[in-house]
Amino acid sequence: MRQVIGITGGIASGKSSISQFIQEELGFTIIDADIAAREVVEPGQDAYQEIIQVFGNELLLPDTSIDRAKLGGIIFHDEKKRLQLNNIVHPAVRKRMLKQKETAFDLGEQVIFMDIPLLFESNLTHMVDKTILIYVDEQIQLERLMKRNGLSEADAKARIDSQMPLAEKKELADVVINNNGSLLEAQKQVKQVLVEWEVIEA
Ligand SMILES: CC(C)(COP(=O)(O)OP(=O)(O)OC[C@H]1O[C@@H](n2cnc3c(N)ncnc32)[C@H](O)[C@@H]1O)[C@@H](O)C(=O)NCCC(=O)NCCS
Ligand SMILES: Nc1ncnc2c1ncn2[C@@H]1O[C@H](COP(=O)(O)OP(=O)(O)OP(=O)(O)O)[C@@H](O)[C@H]1O
Repeated sequence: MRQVIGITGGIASGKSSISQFIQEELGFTIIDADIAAREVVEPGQDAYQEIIQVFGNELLLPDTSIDRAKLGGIIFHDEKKRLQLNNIVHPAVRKRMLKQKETAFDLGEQVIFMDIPLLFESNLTHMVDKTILIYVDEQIQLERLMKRNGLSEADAKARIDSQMPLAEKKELADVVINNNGSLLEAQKQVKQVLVEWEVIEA
């Protein structure tokens, strides 16, 4: 039976690292919401025009693409602006992801994965059949985020606070992968779950 498995988590909790493993080592298609969210705001796309109308031309880089660092600096400190951006970008992201899903199923794939950071915040559980949460404790999340993005503690905290706490997401997911330890340990847990769900063989 065809199925879509949702991978979610919090910012810098390890979704992309796990998705990469599922794609490269296990061979499944991953449909990534962050990638879709980049594609739908490229110059020429409808969402691009709408963003400029709301946030102004000063958001653009010399090559006319959107300055993502600048936009992030605005929306992670201003809830109203963040929701405005979400309203512009999210419908286009969902449409694109559904199209990618159809393409994968048309090609004969049986099980595909969607990496959706805001799966629970945006009530997108209807897009998937099962959910896997990539969990880390908040202190580790903060440290990994500061290191990866070169952010100050205050900026990293603002990003984390713009999402539903991982402790709450834990209650909503079908399965929780603990990524406090090494990536290898997290990969082992993922494999075990996929064996239990009969997606892969032991
Ligand atoms: C603000 C933007 C320009 C920052 O870009 P940047 O390249 O620095 O980050 P990137 O897109 O890789 O996102 C990194 C992570 O930030 C978190 N995040 C991104 N947008 C949001 C948001 N609107 N609300 C809460 N968390 C968010 C997610 O965990 C995501 O995985 C960008 O994140 C964006 O356009 N966000 C709005 C679209 C969105 O909600 N994307 C998330 C999945 S659909
Ligand atoms: N188990 C781990 N041990 C050490 N570092 C890790 C581990 N898992 C992930 N990381 C590192 O933490 C950072 C965040 O991981 P990753 O980019 O996979 O998270 P993400 O959930 O996809 O983030 P985002 O929501 O921002 O896209 C990266 O720098 C990654 O290399």
